[in-house]
Amino acid sequence: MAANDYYQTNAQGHLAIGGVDALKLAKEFGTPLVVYDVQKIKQQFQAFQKAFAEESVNYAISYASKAFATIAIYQVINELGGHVDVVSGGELYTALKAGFPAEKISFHGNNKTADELLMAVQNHVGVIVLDNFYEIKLLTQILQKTNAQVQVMLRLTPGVSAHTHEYDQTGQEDSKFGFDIRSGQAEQAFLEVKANKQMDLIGLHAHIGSQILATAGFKLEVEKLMQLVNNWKQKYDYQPQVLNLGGGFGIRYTKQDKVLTAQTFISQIVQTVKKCIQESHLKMPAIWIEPGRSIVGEAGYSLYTVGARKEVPGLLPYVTVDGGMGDNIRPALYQAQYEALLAENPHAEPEETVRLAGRYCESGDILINELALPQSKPGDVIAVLATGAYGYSMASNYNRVPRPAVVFAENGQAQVVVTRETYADLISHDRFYQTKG
Ligand SMILES: Cc1ncc(COP(=O)(O)O)c(C=O)c1O
Ligand SMILES: N[C@@H](CCCC[NH3+])C(=O)O
Repeated sequence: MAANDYYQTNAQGHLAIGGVDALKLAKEFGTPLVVYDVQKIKQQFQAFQKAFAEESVNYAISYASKAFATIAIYQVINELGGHVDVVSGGELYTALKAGFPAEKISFHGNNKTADELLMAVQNHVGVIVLDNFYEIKLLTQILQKTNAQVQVMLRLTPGVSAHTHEYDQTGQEDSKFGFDIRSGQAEQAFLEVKANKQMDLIGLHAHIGSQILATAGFKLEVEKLMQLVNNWKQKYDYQPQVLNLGGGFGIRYTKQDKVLTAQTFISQIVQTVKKCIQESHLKMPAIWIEPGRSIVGEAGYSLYTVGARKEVPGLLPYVTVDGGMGDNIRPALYQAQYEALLAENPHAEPEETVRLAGRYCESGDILINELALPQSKPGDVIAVLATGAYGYSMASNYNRVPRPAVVFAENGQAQVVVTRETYADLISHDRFYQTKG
């Protein structure tokens, strides 16, 4: 099997995913199809585990399941010994149905409902990450009614935000998430929670952004949080058992993305914590992270079949596939860039530049604006690479197009982990209208 870092080909020269021929996958399961190379998911997760082990610290890797939340992925993360974070009753329900241990689940969200909080308490989730004062009030009422005890963290906005290659020190304060440190909200929340006997404040949390390709923002985040910890130690004799630094580790979508290894991120983070600990004579907390994209992103492939082609003299031709913004909203929503190739011959020399267009009724439904491809024809299978994070999880039924199936490929074998939606599924919640009066 020939390989480069980003995809593999088999003896026929076809794209292979998890050792399975992509053309065979497309034929057997239909397109559009989302395929995960399970080995790649495991390797990514284990790279973080190894990086932490090298630093000899207590740690947890909590997969941010919003990136891709299905029963199968919760099973894989559980097998790997990970934690997960969920941000809704739906993700929590899926994780619990997958048999994920409740005590390793953290519940996030900036507007958790009373029902969701009750569900979390009744199912004994490991940590509820408190996001705002209203939520503290809601949770207080629920704990009184249920006479329960729960571990919590405070989500803080440290005044650091990271935007892909850069970070700034004020942006994050204007955020809908978390308690702001500078204005004193964080301290007020801390005092409220500490006064509540049914809440056990095990740690502090912050998350500075997503698709981050540098370590500077994380270092600054750690310094800000440790400053606060030092302050609370002096004032209140409090030190967190856990410092949860969120996710955001960037991946390679195209060759423009210069990615850092898990080892680089983790060693920089842990070294910065250790430095702050020594300077202020603090206790070393356990370090938790919440990677989403970096666990599943590069492991995912979207397979499409080529259909219509439109030529306009003087402009790039449109090559249209049978999916698009319904299964991957990221190009339309964030101008996200991807690479794609012909599954039959990924190494073939490009012969033209095309627009890879989706099938949805929106001019903005263009998956790739300028894609260098060999000549393609209707029926060819095109694979878009690195679609594993926030692709299927953000999929919709726009235009009443059923959502694709999801397949896990591993050691030369493929299994469906989410079946393709049917037309019957699409109308299963519709009810016939009856004239009234
Ligand atoms: C609190 C929190 N943790 C983790 C993540 C996961 O981020 P990513 O998928 O970029 O690793 C997010 C999303 O940005 C988040 O809001
Ligand atoms: N959905 C976003 C990332 C969201 C991060 C969640 N806090 C993306 O696809 O890039």
